Amino acid sequence: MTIAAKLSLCHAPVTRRSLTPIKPLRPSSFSSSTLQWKLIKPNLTLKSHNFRVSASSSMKIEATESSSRTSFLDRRESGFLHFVKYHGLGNDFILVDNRDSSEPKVSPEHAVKLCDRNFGIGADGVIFAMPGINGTDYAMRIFNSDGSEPEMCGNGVRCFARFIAELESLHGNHSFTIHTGAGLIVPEIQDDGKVKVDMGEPVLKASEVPTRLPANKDQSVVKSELDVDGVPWLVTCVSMGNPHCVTFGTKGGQNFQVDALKLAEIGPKFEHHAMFPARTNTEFVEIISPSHLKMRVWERGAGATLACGTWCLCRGGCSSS
Ligand SMILES: N[C@@H](CCC[C@H](N)C(=O)O)C(=O)O
Repeated sequence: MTIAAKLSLCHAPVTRRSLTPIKPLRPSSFSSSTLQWKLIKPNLTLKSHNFRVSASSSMKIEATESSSRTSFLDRRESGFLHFVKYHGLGNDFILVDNRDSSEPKVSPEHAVKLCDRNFGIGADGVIFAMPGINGTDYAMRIFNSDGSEPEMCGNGVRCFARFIAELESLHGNHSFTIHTGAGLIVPEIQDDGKVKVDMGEPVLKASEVPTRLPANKDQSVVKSELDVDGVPWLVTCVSMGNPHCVTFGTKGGQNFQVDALKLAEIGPKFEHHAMFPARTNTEFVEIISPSHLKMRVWERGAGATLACGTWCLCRGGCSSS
């Protein structure tokens, strides 16, 4: 789903972090579709210390026709930063057209405020479509809702690809190159509008995830014990450019049910565990059947979210190990 609106804010200088060199990635993919919506008649202004959000007080929302989708993005009132809201499976993002600058138009501190679900727009993160680096067509940067900057975001990159198609009026099958903190990503927009992304192979080497848990299989951490408040969880550590800790439950535990989990309590204990020097995303997984898993995620820097794209690839890493 896409919601378009506008906001004005004082542009604070943002310190750019250097991105890692582009690494070629090998193929693996996932895809999904998005719906298009447009927020109309902005007439409510929320003021805070240093930014302002305009939105519709009546929240009249109408579906846009694919033929007239560019109208909102064409309106460029000065002093306002335009954004569009997209989601991938409920993992939602504020997308900002940053193609004219290599500095994000929103600082990490502002991103925190914009992502606030009560006092801001509400999102899991803010994504910037930026000029390409090292010969790529575009660069993607993202701030989590806590203002931290992840290397990569699977659902985010799919939203990014649809956003670029919207901005550049691309129709039909298209592919382009995106520089991310996790290397080169090449999404393919298919004829039906779905986005297919080559996200590379999961990395299991402990030092590269990174995790301080001792490797127990081919330099990897596979079904190892992680002590969380005295409870031994069995975890497998994987990187998809960003760190993930996947668990199917505790040692000796039976019938792990993710719905019974107090996610907001246990999630931060994994995220900030001393064994994860770069913090971690954690996926709690219940096996429903050999072909059906149920997963709840606690994302680094964003907390409980409805979905996680990079996890989909971790799943492959965990099952193959
Ligand atoms: N939701 C994402 C992951 C976003 C980044 C994550 N919060 C992190 O800090 O690594 C996805 O779809 O992959």
